[in-house]
Amino acid sequence: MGKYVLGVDLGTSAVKVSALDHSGQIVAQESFDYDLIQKKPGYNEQNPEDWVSGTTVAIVRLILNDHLSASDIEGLSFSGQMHGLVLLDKDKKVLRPSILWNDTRSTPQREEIEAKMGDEFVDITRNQPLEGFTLTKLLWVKENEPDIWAQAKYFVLPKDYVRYRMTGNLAMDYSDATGTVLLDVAKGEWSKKICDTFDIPLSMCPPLIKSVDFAGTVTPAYAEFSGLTTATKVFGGAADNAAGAVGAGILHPNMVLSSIGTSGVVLKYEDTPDVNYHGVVQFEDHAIPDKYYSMGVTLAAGYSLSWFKKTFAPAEDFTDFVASAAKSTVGANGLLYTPYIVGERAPYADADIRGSFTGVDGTHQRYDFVRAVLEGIVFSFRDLFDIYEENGGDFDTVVSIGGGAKSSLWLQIQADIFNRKVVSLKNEQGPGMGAAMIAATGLGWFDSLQDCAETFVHFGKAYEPNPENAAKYAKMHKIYKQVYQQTKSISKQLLDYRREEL
Ligand SMILES: Nc1ncnc2c1ncn2[C@@H]1O[C@H](COP(=O)(O)OP(=O)(O)O)[C@@H](O)[C@H]1O
Ligand SMILES: O=C(CO)[C@@H](O)[C@H](O)COP(=O)(O)O
Repeated sequence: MGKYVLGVDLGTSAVKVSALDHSGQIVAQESFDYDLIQKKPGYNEQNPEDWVSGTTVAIVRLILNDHLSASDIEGLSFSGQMHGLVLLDKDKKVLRPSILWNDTRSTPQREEIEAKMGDEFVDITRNQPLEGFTLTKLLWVKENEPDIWAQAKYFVLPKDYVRYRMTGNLAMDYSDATGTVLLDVAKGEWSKKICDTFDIPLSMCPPLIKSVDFAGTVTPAYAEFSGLTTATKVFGGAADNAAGAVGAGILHPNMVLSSIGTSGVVLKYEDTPDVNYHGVVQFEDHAIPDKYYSMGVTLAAGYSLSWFKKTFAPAEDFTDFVASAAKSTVGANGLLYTPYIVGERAPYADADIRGSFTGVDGTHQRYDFVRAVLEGIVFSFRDLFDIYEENGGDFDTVVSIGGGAKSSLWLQIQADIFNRKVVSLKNEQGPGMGAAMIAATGLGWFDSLQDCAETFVHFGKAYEPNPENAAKYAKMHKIYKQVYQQTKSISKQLLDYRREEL
């Protein structure tokens, strides 16, 4: 039997664990779904214990159902949903459910940070202090749950907590640490200035490690729980978008990643930290040491489609449901969807905007609505491409990953709306692949992640833009761009109405 690495992709909708051999072939995959806890508008939480048990069930299934021998699993690493706050007490016990990346309750804390630090904050962290990021969540707990805050001794991010439960060691890798907006990116250390300004003990911030760093071996307790052996080595891992970029081979500035997971991401590899987007798009440390990436995030990308399906076609098969959009036309017979159903992050950093269908006509069929949702998500990505173009971005290839890349119709819609070649991967699991590549590199199977990519990353079908469709979509995108400004005030009034009703 050969030796394997596991890539643990701790997503928002599920954890997916992939086992890969030395040649980068996926030999087995298992996943486990979990839910969001949504107590109020703008609230999104998950229980860290669900991540641990979901990951463990997937590993147990790899061993029992897929007959992977535990002694052949040499190493594992992670791709983790970013920004989620996991608060731990002095014994490293979880104090409250994790407040996730798509939770937008912390607008007052965002405003407080902006008022106290202004541009200096963006200079240190290279990001705005948005509701989605960890610092505003920390301040929300400090101000709203003083009893919990009094017991809080450490904070980590989702995959760091799972890694801690496997190894007993607490740490955070740089690519996820930038997403807390507590990191001084130029110095590569936790920002004392930010911690002091907001009265957060520096001791709450975990030790920093690189993505490919060895983080410990599996503890005897976790070995018993999961069936792994205590010889399996665990490596740091990366933020899901950094891992996705590695797994999709985004290792050159001419390539852009388009990821349709629960969230949507347009991501660009950045060779140096010199480029400054002034926080309009996020700027993060990469999983590759001393490299960076920038990205714009659509909060509800795949989530928009899942919400629409769950609400209007719960019994239907997902693939058939998506495929029904082919019965509609380019531009969904004049129906437009904006995917702001949980607020938005980029290009509009607005927690209070909400989604819309515009142009609803008595002749529209359900398949027009499905098509409008698919297109609206990609129009929001097109907005992000526009930001890159305005900043002189020059790229010719878009690599598409995430659950959305399972649909060839959606991949063609991306090529037509971006008016660029869109390439899929042989396996759409970019983040899981990236996580496995981090383990393989950490183990010394390869000298670097770039070397590993040459063996592990395999592109699938390429989708070329259809000029006629691209022209139609350019017209629709111009109309789409007007919806935000024209619905902003109405959305705010409706959200206030909901908040009063609760
Ligand atoms: N067959 C499919 N065709 C197109 N999109 C799909 C399909 N199955 C799932 N999706 C989309 O993929 C999203 C989940 O993507 P995934 O990358 O697994 O997310 P995450 O990592 O956030 O858990 C879902 O929200 C859904 O909209
Ligand atoms: O908030 C961000 C990135 O800044 C999200 O991309 C999360 O990292 C969650 O990602 P998915 O579950 O959609 O992969």
